[in-house]
Amino acid sequence: MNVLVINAGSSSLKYQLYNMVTEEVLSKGRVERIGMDSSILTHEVDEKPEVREVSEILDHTTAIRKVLDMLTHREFGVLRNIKEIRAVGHRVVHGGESFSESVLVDKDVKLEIRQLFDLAPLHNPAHMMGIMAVETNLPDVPQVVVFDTAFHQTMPKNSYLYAIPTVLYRKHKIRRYGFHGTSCDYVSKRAAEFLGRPIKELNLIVCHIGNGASCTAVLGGKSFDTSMGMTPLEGLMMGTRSGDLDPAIVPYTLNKEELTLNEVNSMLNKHSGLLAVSGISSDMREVVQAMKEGNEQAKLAFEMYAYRIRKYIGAYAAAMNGVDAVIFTAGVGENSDVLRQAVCEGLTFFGIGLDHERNAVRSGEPRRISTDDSKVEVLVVPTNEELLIARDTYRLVLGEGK
Ligand SMILES: Nc1ncnc2c1ncn2[C@@H]1O[C@H](COP(=O)(O)OP(=O)(O)O)[C@@H](O)[C@H]1O
Ligand SMILES: CC(=O)OP(=O)(O)O
Ligand SMILES: [Mg+2]
Repeated sequence: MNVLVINAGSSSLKYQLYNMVTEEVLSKGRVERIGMDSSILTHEVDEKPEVREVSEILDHTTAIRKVLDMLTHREFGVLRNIKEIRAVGHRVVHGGESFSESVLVDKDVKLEIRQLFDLAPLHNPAHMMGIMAVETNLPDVPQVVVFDTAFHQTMPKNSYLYAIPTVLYRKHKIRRYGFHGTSCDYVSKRAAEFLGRPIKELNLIVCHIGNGASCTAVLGGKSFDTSMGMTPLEGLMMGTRSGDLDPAIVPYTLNKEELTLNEVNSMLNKHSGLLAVSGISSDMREVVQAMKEGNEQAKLAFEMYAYRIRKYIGAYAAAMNGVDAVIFTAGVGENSDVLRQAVCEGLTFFGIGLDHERNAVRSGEPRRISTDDSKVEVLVVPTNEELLIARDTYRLVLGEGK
């Protein structure tokens, strides 16, 4: 039983094909620059050289078809027939208040996702294109959607409401939703396994630090508070997103710079964060490199980025009245020892002790990076959103699996 997992972005589409009996990844890859000239398809099969194909891929339907062609390719493929794909699971960023768990796609579900386009304009329309493209190419295959927001539906009201007139919540559902929930769910459970303790007893803080970045307080396995808000813009400083700011900056900038609302929105989502402060890149690797070469702006960007993570860890430790483990995950969290060190250095008053040798180890496995006598465990737990999506898809389609 094979499950195809799709994470569709506006101009990209990532995929992983799972054998759900063994939970083995048979193949994975991505299509980039959809709708632009020279789109790139990168396809990987274990222990074989990566395949890179440049062609014109104008839309998501074509992208999915190319992926299916590649998966059944005589030389590079892993399937004899497309019929060997029994189900498709999609990552969907925004599920609003309608979805607190994964669901099979039907007419109503699609309508609901469409109604949330406004709340995740960068993500949800792209996911819908992915769903429609699968429908076109694999019309008889059941599809499941797994929402970033679902895990956070357990947050209490005092975490998710904004202090604005409640009519706005009633009329327009303006509230904190939170994102990266699938990742938080996965790494929290992995962390509990690693620590050999029941998740119900643990207060965890998950720092999902990737392109988008968020901190989540996980109390007894459930989301208690999270830094991203109604949209994935709030909270931590990110690659290109500002994170928290005084909302008064929006009308003020609008006036002073004679910008339109759309331009300010685009500035905060696409031209802020690490990119804006460093003036170099949204990629942490390049910012760290420049900092090491003595670039002052890169150093400032790095320090701001780490400082804000530290502030959220402090806030969530207080929110939960204590913390057992701080967990780093996603692209930056898993790979950047200097960032983890910068975050943890200022948390010694908590009784956090970072073991520098452990912190420097690179590995794809969950690991402890705190000292043996640290009062709070600090862990690196590689995330695997795709595996959770594959498992939910398998469970919903066949009523089996974990
Ligand atoms: N060795 C590394 N050091 C620092 N940052 C890294 C390293 N490897 C990857 N990253 C960062 O991880 C980010 C991507 O994270 P990822 O979780 O894959 O994001 P997304 O899923 O949102 O695309 C990149 O922007 C890059 O800055
Ligand atoms: C919700 C979100 O920010 O997702 P990503 O990190 O994939 O951009
Ligand atoms: Mg991600």
